[in-house]
Parts: sequence; structure tokens; C-alpha cells
Amino acid sequence: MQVQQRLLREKEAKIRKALDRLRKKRHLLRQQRTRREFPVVSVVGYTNCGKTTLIKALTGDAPIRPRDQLFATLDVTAHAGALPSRMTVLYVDTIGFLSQLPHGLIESFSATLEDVAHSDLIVHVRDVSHPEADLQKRSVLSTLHSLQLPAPLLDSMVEVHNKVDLVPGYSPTEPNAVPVSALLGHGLQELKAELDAAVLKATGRQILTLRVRLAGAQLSWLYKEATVQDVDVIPEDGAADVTVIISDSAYGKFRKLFPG
Ligand SMILES: Nc1nc2c(ncn2[C@@H]2O[C@H](COP(=O)(O)OP(=O)(O)OP(=O)(O)O)[C@@H](O)[C@H]2O)c(=O)[nH]1
Ligand SMILES: [Mg+2]
Repeated sequence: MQVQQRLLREKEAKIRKALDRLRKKRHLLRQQRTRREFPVVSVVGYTNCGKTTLIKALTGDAPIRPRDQLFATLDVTAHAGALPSRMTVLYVDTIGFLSQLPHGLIESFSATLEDVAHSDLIVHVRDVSHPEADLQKRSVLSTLHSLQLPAPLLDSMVEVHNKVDLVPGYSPTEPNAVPVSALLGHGLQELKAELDAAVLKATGRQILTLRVRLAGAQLSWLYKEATVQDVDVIPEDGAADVTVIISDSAYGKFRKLFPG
């Protein structure tokens, strides 16, 4: 009994320390984000649902290692991944939700989730092979609602049904859910297409084809400030049709800098 209590105390101290580190890192992440202007996708879900595995599958990132244990992710980490439109997004891994948090940790945990409010899109990962999958969903949603997130962020949430490899013949009943197996890599193309559309919509970005003069600075400006998808050179005009993903604010700047 005593040994067990000591072990638990040690574990709690470890978690607290990790949460402290986390707060510092979050700050850094926020700064980075405002500088680079990458859309941020927060990946949330009940603990052990496969968030880390999914992010790894979407980004091909090696350093994050999923572990089959509670709170394998005690650190908020961001990983860059490319979507089919060639847009780069940052996936932020979050701490797994639990319906019954240990007393005294509730505050720290919600603090780590504050950053979800600053993301452009929320992806809710669910382990559909879990016998209590529905209960877990309700628990996650109620936590999200208690964070007082902006309504558009909640409304645009993408629901991912993970671990479908464990449920033969699985087909989602929810209309907007994307079935995947993060482990086997099934359904990832469909998910990426869905994320592409959702991120564009959520961030006020659009895909435009702009006619630019090759002699000027327009093309290099677009490479720097937007995501260039395609360049179609028209040699006889000394021009090119450039297809870009561009934010409303960047497009405004572009027109100001290069009128006419
Ligand atoms: N069969 C199967 N197992 C999966 C799948 N995705 C993840 N897992 C396994 O589920 C376990 C938990 O995965 P993680 O990615 O660590 O889950 P997590 O949501 O990040 O967990 P926490 O960070 O602890 O909240 C690991 O053993 C994974 O290998 C899947 O699609 N199919
Ligand atoms: Mg994890």
C-alpha cells in the first residue's frame, strides 16, 4: 500500500513537471505560429485513441513514438505535414482526454488545452473499436465545450474514426466522419482531402490563378507569401499564370504592391 502510494506520488510529480515544460513550449509554439502563418490543426481525442499515430501517419515524422499506455503524450508537439493542395499545416498533438481526471490535475490539463482555441481547425480522433467509444465522444465534446472555443471552430470540427482495422466492415453512422486506420495507413488520402478543404475554408484562404509578369518581383513574392501550386509560363507574353493558395490578407497586400 505504502509503496503504491509512493509510486503514485512520483508519477504525479512527473506529470506536473511535464505540464510545466509544456506551458513553456506552448508559448514558443504560439510565437512560431504568428511568424510563419502556417495553419494549425489541433488533434484532440480520448487518451489512447491514436492521435500520435495519426499525426505520424499524416506527416511521416519519425521522432514521435506512440506507446500503448495512458498519457503517452505528455508534451504538446507540433509537426508539419503537406496536404494534397501543397499547403503545409502544423498538426498539434494534445494530451489525451479522460472522463475522470485525477483530482488536482484538472486545472493543469485544461491549461494545456487552451491552445486549441488558437488553432484553425480541430480534428477529433476516435477509437471506434473501443467498447465505450460513444461515452468517450461525449466526454471529449463536453470538455471542448467547457473550453469556450469560438463557435466556428467547434462547428468545423473534423471527426476521424480510427482503428477501423479492428472493426471488420466498419462504416460510420455520423455523416461527416472519416474512417481511417492510422496504423495501417488506410483512408489517409480521403482524410487529407477533407482537411485541405476544411483548412482553406477555416483560414479564409483561396485558390487563385494570377497572371504575373516574369520580369518583375511578383513571382518571387508569391513564392514567399503564398503557396504556389502551379506555374504556367506564356513565353510570348513574358508572363505566367500562377496558381496559388493565398490568404485574404496576403492577396490584399499583393494587389497593393503590384497594382494593375
Ligand atoms: N489496431 C490499431 N491500433 C492503433 C491504430 N492507431 C493507433 N493504434 C494503437 O493505439 C495505441 C495508442 O496510440 P497513440 O497514437 O499513442 O494514442 P494517443 O491518442 O496519442 O494516446 P495518448 O497520447 O496517450 O492520449 C498504440 O498502441 C497504437 O499503435 C489503428 O488505426 N489501428
Ligand atoms: Mg499521444
